[in-house]
Amino acid sequence: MFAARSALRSAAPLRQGFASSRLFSSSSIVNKNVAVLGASGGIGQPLSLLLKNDPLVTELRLFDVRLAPGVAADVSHVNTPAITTGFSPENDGLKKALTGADIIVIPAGVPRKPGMTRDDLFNTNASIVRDLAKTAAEVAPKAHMLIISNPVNSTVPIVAEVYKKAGVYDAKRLYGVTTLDVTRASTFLSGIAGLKPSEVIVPVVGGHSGVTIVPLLSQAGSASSSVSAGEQYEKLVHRIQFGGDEVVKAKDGAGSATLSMAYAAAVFTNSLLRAVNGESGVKECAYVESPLYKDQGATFFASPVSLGKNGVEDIHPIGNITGEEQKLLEAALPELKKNIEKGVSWVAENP
Ligand SMILES: NC(=O)c1ccc[n+]([C@@H]2O[C@H](COP(=O)([O-])OP(=O)(O)OC[C@H]3O[C@@H](n4cnc5c(N)ncnc54)[C@H](O)[C@@H]3O)[C@@H](O)[C@H]2O)c1
Ligand SMILES: O=C(O)C[C@H](O)C(=O)O
Repeated sequence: MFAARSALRSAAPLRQGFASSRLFSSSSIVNKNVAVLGASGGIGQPLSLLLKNDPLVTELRLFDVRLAPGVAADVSHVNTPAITTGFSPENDGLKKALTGADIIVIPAGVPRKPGMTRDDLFNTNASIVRDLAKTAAEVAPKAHMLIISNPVNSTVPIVAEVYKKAGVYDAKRLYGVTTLDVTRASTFLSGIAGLKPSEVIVPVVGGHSGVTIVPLLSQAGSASSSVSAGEQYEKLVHRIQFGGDEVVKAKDGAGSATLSMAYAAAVFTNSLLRAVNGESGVKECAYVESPLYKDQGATFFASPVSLGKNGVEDIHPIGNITGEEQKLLEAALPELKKNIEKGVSWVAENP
């Protein structure tokens, strides 16, 4: 078991600083407290297990409206250092779970069923995320907030508005987790290119739903030449953009991606922990408040960002892109703008 764990940790990324393909890497360990809200769900349970296995997590707080103490009791028997505790809503459980948190990961909310878009989840998940964010703003305003709950394009702006209203907003510490798009792009393209997935890193920019997901296949190093245009290129782009639908369909009414999402969130959390602990050169794609396409109304935008001790240190421009990618970007921006405005205006009407 120990050999397997250290092998996982030592898998090196192909391109310097871009870490989306490795679990787990540790630098010097500083105490870090991670809270998972929605910990008993399809994502929450495997994510909690993966975080318990991350050597950089020293304390793990698991909160859910149901079953969290049971999940925590189970996970706590894994013989890794993270002290694991479960919290229910009773007796101020949410506040207790969040007090002292350095990182808060939120997969709370309902998943899609076949035929639904992520936006169809808005009515249920907007208020779940708003309420969790209100308590986080009160008791753990400096924690890094990682939002998984869909529709991410709208839930992240909702959290930003809640934090602004509470007077504690720090754009550098709020992230929509889009790592699953990067993970899928790597898996699908490496399969076509005949390369190891760990050798194929594809930046995915824009947002996290359908046409707002823009894979920059031209920036995937040597794998790029495997699919540059034509039918195969279009099919691959479509598969990356609608990978979530593929899982929703295959699960046939029982939910959406959970295991791959838990993996992706654990990778992103580990990258952030390493950066917060002082490691330099940590880079991930994430959906953050961004100047890149602000003039077109996309005040939030996913792109490669450098992470540091205080969160987002640098938001990188998307660089040179092809004509096809430019068209994808042009299709993404108006939809993204609409999704962001929906979140912002909803929270103004439903504070
Ligand atoms: N960002 C991404 O790439 C990505 C990928 C997959 C899924 N998702 C989204 O993640 C969310 C969760 O998916 P899932 O499959 O784990 O769903 P799930 O229904 O299996 O689990 C959700 C959990 O949230 C809990 N919950 C509900 N309200 C809560 C509240 N107020 N406080 C705390 N916990 C609460 C539920 O009790 C449940 O345990 C969905 O919105 C889904 O669309 C996002
Ligand atoms: O597709 C979904 O609804 C879940 C998630 O956003 C995904 O990309 O798998």
